[in-house]
Amino acid sequence: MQKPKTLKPFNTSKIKVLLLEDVNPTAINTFKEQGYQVETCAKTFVGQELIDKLRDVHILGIRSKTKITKEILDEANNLLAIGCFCIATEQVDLKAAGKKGIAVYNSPFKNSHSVAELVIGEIISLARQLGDRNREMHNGIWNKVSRGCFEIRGKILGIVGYGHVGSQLSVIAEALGMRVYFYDVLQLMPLGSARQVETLDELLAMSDFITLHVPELKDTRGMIGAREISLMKYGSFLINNGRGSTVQLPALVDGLKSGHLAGAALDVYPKQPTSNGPHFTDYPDLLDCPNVILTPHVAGATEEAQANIGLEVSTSLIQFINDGTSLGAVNFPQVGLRAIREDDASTARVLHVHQNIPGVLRELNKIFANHNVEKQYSNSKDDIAYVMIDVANVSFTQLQSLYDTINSTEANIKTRIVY
Ligand SMILES: NC(=O)C1=CN([C@@H]2O[C@H](COP(=O)(O)OP(=O)(O)OC[C@H]3O[C@@H](n4cnc5c(N)ncnc54)[C@H](O)[C@@H]3O)[C@@H](O)[C@H]2O)C=CC1
Ligand SMILES: O=C(O)C(=O)COP(=O)(O)O
Repeated sequence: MQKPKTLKPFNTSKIKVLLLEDVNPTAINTFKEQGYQVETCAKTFVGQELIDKLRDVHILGIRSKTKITKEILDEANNLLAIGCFCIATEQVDLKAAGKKGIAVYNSPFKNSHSVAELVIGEIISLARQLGDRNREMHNGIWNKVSRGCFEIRGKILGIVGYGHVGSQLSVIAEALGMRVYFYDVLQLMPLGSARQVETLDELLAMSDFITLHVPELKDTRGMIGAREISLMKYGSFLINNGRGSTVQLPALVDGLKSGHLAGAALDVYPKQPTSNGPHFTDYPDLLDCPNVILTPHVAGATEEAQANIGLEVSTSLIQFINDGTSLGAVNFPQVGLRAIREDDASTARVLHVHQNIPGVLRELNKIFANHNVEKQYSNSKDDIAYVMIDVANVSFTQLQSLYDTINSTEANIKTRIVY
């Protein structure tokens, strides 16, 4: 069988990768194996510092903290692709990236199990007041109590958002003897004996534990406030490992201090520090609430999850850079062509992102009229379209002319050639 040809970029120098937020070494190694130049940094950057860092970068890797706005993208003229080495992509202006021909990738579920396991740990810890007992012991206080401490067996777990994390959690919680109910805007198949309820209010009123697994959206911002907390059962618990904006923290503090809620576990906050260190200072009111477990956005932070995410996202990015394949990109028309074979030595692949307006393919076909187009695939998404064209028996000089002509078309956003 013919092997696929290893393609090299025609008009791009050595690919430069910048990985922020401690992206896993699996990604670093995968990029280095391709000969890419990799720079890494454990923290994130904002504003001008980020713009300066991105000047000659082709691939940017981030996690959930780095905000990529239109203003940042407008300055990042060499950027070809962004990898979110996490589930979330709301930290990136996806539309603005698409309009600049920058493909954005993520890892939709490689950390879901880690989050679900942490929630189980939190449910048991809250039910047994482990956070408080642990803190007391560290302060030399022996406080053996059973009042207000419970088994989780037979208790009701209410899951808000039954996606990858919520559904995984559902299965593990049932295995521990919990009764699982969930609320989701979509009608979804309940796993095991779980049941879907019609409204959030219904779920809040019936559950011993409420756990939030919804993304950051207009509808989920501030979703849990004073009204919702008052609907929760007296003595119940709230857990949030989704996004910090979902819970109105002053209302939560009131609920905890009044004793209406018996405890809470939070992994995410409306404002989060951009690097490790003594920076968690925005929420002093939370610190003296009883039975509250606070963690620094680590629900998906396990060796397993990070290694798998590192491999998955770097592989998608490499496919996009080397072959042009955009399958799996969250903001881009999905395009993939079968590989150019090793014996097609003089075949090149033109990768053209353009505005989604009438007449572009007609113009392209004119440009390619005297060439042997082997295969071609075009797709569009909202304002942008992406076409991949394999052209046979093409010389280096002809490639230069094709590149210049396509680049000067009116609808051109970004054109690359690999050969
Ligand atoms: N703390 C951490 O380290 C981590 C946090 N996350 C967060 O958890 C969120 C959930 O992750 P996944 O389960 O993978 O997402 P997902 O997209 O698979 O599931 C989200 C579910 O929420 C539902 N939903 C959306 N809006 C809703 C609303 N207003 N009310 C009820 N349900 C609604 C959706 O229909 C979907 O079923 C992510 O978006 C991310 O923000 C994810 C991984 C790690
Ligand atoms: O995957 C997600 O959406 C998360 O929230 C995890 O983000 P992180 O990679 O820990 O910055």
